[in-house]
Amino acid sequence: MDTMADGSLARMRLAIGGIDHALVLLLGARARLAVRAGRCKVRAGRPLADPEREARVHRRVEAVARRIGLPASTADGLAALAIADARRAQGIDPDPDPAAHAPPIGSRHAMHIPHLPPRPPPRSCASCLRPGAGRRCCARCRPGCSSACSSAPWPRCWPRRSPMAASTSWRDAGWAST
Ligand SMILES: O=C(O)C(=O)C[C@]1(C(=O)O)C=C[C@@H](O)C=C1
Repeated sequence: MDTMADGSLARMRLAIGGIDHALVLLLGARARLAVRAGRCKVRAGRPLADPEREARVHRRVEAVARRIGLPASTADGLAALAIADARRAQGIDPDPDPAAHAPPIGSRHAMHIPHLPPRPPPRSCASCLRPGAGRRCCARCRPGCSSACSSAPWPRCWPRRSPMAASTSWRDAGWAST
């Protein structure tokens, strides 16, 4: 038995495991961005499914794969999975036939995002609550707080609705509250 080779194999497997972990985290981050992109499209009155953009995503990852000597089909397959996830996260059919499934322009469809918890209320921040004022803080009161106001901090701060800060499940899901 070659113990040196065994040691190397173990190290390689550790590194491979790290890459697998990173891939999953990256795919999760991508899906979260896609949810936000979906909300932007709804606000902009655009259809959720964007086949041209999907084609560009495919072309770009294929080009990167070719540059590093990876089969383009591998990158293509990964992009297809990621896009299907994004479409699912946006509440549209993962089937990439856009003509069949694109919701009408202006549809509120994207606001129903099946596998994510609902958007939390803005976070409270004890240190910038005016004593007795019963208000939520905003980004201008304190960096890192929810940005609910755009001009003068106090008058525009949100009225406090509940003593609870952002929902734990949302935080656990790794979402920012803005
Ligand atoms: O770019 C967008 O508009 C997205 O929603 C992201 C994305 C993607 O996963 O790349 C997902 C669905 C669209 O059909 C196009 C692209």
